[in-house]
Amino acid sequence: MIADPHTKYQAFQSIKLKNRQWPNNTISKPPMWMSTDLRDGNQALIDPMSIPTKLKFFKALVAIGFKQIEVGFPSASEVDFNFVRLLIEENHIPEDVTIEVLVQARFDLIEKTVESLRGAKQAILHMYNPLAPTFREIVYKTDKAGVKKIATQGTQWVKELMATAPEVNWTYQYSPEVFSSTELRFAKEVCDAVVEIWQPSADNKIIINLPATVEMNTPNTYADQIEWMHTHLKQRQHIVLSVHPHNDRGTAVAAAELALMAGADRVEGCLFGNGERTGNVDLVTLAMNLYTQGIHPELDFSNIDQVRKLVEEYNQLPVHPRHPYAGELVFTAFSGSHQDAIKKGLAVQQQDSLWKVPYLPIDPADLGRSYDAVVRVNSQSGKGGVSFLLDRAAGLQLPRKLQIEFSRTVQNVNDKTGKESQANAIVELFEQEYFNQTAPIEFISSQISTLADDQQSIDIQINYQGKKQTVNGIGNGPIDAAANALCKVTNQTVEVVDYHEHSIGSGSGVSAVCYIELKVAGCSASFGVAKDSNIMIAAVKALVGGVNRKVGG
Ligand SMILES: CC(=O)SCCNC(=O)CCNC(=O)[C@H](O)C(C)(C)COP(=O)(O)OP(=O)(O)OC[C@H]1O[C@@H](n2cnc3c(N)ncnc32)[C@H](O)[C@@H]1OP(=O)(O)O
Ligand SMILES: CC(C)C(=O)C(=O)O
Repeated sequence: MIADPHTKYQAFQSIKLKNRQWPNNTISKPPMWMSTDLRDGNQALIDPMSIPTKLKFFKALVAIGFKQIEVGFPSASEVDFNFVRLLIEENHIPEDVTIEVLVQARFDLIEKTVESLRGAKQAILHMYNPLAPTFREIVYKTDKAGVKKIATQGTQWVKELMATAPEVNWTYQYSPEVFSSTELRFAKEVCDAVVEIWQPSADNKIIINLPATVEMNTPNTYADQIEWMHTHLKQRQHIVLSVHPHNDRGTAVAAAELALMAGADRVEGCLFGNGERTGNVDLVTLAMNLYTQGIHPELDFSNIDQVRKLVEEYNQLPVHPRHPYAGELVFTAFSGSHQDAIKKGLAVQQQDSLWKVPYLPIDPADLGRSYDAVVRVNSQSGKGGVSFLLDRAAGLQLPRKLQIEFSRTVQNVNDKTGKESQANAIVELFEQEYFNQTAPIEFISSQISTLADDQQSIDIQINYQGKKQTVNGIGNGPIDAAANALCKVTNQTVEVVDYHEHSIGSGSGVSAVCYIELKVAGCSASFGVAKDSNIMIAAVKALVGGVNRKVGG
């Protein structure tokens, strides 16, 4: 990097917009969507797609709900030409879907493009030419009049050549390429001239597409450019105003959203933001951003993982794990405070009511994602995450103090390994720590009876110090009685501090889980946990397990 970047790079001039309206506007409906995955996306791939791949991608786009799909550049390659022919001749285009193709403003290329579309029911022919100063000076070595002439002459050719295929219901789209760095008044002058030649009507609107071919400035500037065109273009009522943001500065989504607030009707982009350089605007993010504002985008991403996998296969490019809405990790919390809030949020979230789960801007289920990945546990995690996973993986609903106690055990493991603990490993650790506590006292069976004074008497059969024996205890209730019996075995005081239970499973497989917090010999309290089909036996086993954890090796 150089010390004085201003000697090499010039800041973009802001737009002097009088009476700027867009900051006060909100987006209240979805735009017309146009997927250019098969054209702009395809032209940016290491290996462009084959015809079979293009066909599969086309069908996936139709299934998502796209009504306008740019399918290629038929004058550029045989693959694209043949693909357009295949779509038409094999009847792959649904009645309500319009295919679009791109062409430069060159007679022979337009001729070939019209040729490719013969027999289509409807089609959008999209012609572009660059207008920006650098292109005039460096690429075309001409002036404003020169590039304007390319646009108007090209439009004239399009009109004449389209007339040779009257069976097609034609729409014309014109893009002043590199609009983002073209002088606004000049962009308007050329677009007005194109519109004048085309003569659109209310029934046959022209699409004027204003691309940020290279994203040059902050999204508010693009919005200013769009609002200026929206309010100054002639015959605006006969124009579908379209935007085509690229993502060079990483703000294409914001640019598209502000452009819609500024008057655009239509957005061109690609799934997951594929496209030239840093990509086209990501239509998935745009659509789901609308959805989270309560507006259905009219695109269906209810199985986002499947869409992601298909697009990764077709493009041969991975989608980043943190990609909005679709990335593998975007609904996953590792950190303790996030897990705690998510767990509490999910616990109180009612079906069919407003979504209020902290840290999750959208219900993963709406995208076909499960809650299983929402919480993952590593050394950054806390009790909320650990208990969330134990509940989801094993149905164990730990009382708060046990959550704190057990999360320390998990934390110790994670600190040592430096790795994530999977849910099944956490369940195993829990079982080892609480369910497998059979030494030094091994529980065999127990019987309870009620004495004349309403006291409870319990006989517990155990294996202790290599001998089977029965110990008896009496108390106010069965747990108190069992604690007293265990005092006799260990010669230590066993005091029950707290007791929780819940059922687990259903039908004939139902069992009870008991969590008993106890103090042995006045030491600090800790837990015993056990599971059994008989709730009393579960309680006695929990007590025995808890004592073993204190007096065992
Ligand atoms: C921003 C975008 O994404 S625009 C779309 C870009 N996509 C593509 O280019 C993919 C498909 N393109 C191609 O395969 C080729 O460019 C083709 C087949 C269309 C044309 O190939 P070629 O005839 O070899 O021309 P090439 O691509 O080098 O284009 C450069 C020539 O076309 C002219 N040209 C470029 N764009 C345009 C345009 N939109 N309108 C008119 N002329 C144009 C240039 O001025 C240059 O002319 P010159 O040779 O007289 O100097
Ligand atoms: C052809 C145009 C719309 C384009 O792809 C661009 O400018 O990025």
